[in-house]
Amino acid sequence: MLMSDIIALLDGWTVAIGFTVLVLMLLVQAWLREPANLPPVPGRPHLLLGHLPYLGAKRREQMAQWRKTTGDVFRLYMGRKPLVVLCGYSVLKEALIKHGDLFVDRPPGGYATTVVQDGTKGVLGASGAAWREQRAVAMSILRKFGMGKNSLADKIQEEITAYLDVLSGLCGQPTDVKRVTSATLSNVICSIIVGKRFEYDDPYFLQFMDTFSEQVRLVSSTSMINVFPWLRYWPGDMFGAKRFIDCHHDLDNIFSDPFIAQKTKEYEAGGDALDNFISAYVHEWRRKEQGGETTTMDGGHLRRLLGNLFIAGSETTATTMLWFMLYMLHYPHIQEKVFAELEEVVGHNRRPTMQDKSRLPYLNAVIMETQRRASIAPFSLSRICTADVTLQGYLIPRGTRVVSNLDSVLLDEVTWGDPLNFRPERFLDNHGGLIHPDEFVPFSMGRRVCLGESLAKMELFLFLAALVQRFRLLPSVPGQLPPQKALFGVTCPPEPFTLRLKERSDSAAD
Ligand code: HEM
Repeated sequence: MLMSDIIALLDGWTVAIGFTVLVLMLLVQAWLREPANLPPVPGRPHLLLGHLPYLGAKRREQMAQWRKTTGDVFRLYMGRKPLVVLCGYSVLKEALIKHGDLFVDRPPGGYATTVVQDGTKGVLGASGAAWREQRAVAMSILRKFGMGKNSLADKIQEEITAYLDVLSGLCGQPTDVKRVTSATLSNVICSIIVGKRFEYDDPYFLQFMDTFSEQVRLVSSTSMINVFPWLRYWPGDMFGAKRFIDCHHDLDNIFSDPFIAQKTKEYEAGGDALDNFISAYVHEWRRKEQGGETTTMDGGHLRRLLGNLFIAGSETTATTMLWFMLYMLHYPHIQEKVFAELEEVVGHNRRPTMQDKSRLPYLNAVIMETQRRASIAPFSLSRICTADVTLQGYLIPRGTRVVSNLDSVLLDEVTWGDPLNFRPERFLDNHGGLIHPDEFVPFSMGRRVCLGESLAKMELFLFLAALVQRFRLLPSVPGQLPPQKALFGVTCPPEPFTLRLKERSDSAAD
């Protein structure tokens, strides 16, 4: 049958409807068509799951591979949701510094921020004007407490004394020190927030630590719900979504709310020394209110800020310390060189202080190399692009979720030459002086760079100097080294391992 015969069989209405449908289809297709210069998509995304099936245990290696095959800017799909990955120092600098204002907000609607009370308040998950003010207030309080100066260093030293006592009590027996290391770093945050530390065996502190560790663990398992929000209604609690909310409420109920109430009362009664974060925040809030200033400061922001300081400020530093210990087991000659420098500069009759820092370049280089090689926050925290931006010739449309691939900078072959080797000398010049390459970015970059960077650097220096000064770090079984393998989570700690900490003053053979 000829085409003209078929058309002759159709009545006028059928032809008109068919024609309209065709035009509509063409219009929808044109509307859905992507602009030509979007970043390339590596691999073949699954129709429903996108790139998720590729992002299993080896996601860091997979990202490095995609960078090699696709370039420094590429697009992935988490389910059906697009995500742009930025790699390499110059791209990150262009986005986070040159176009810093456009990449400063966090993506809205994440599970952890939407299901809990005041989830988008505080700093970590906040955006816009509220984020700006809360971050400025938090920074100024921490600075007043002496980030980089003595008062905060004194609190850390008090905590180090307790930590070293616990380690000494292990009597050189093989032990996994993860729990006590996390507890000690959480205690530093407690000292900042409420002005006092807790004993490690205090049942209240133990309950707090258990709930907090569980919540940190659940942050990763609930990440699937960010991709498929309907999973939160799945029967049972396969993704830990319900337990996550319970932990969150427990932490507010046992820690944040009672301490906020107590410290506010003490402040209002005029008897508070403003030596803790809560009172300092309330003081600033009242000052702004009484001065008639418009402010976002309120109890909800304060509550979330406390949670943010714990979640961002304890596991990160504890994880870095664990990597340092693991590297010291693997590279005993580096450990002995750190000790020799400490012996020469500090001796063994007093604890290293912040005043010694600039005179211990090798120790500083080893800490930097630990942070670089371990790259504990490989994909940082996501941002959202708030206007159309062109990066490296690619359009990043407004509203796109963006990942800063810090691994791609810290482990870049072009920058470091041998990025997988642990070689602290890369941070020293020919005269043994410390150098600070721009590409050393474990705390991220730009306006949203880690708020606790100075505190973390101080903690790492004081804790690790004291550790090596007092103990020799040895493998549990001589000659058997734990693997240098990372787990994947909010931060990437090493796989659990044990070690022996032998007092250097003990001259008995190892
Ligand atoms: C070795 C230790 C640490 C590392 C490697 C680290 C790393 C990071 C990274 C990569 C970010 C994401 C920045 C971005 O969005 O691009 C961040 C944010 C943040 N960090 Fe840290 N951090 C450490 C310690 C701390 C400490 C001790 C504190 C406590 C005061 C802290 C508080 C924060 C906060 C509140 C944010 C969110 C900042 C914002 O959204 O404006 N961090 N950190």
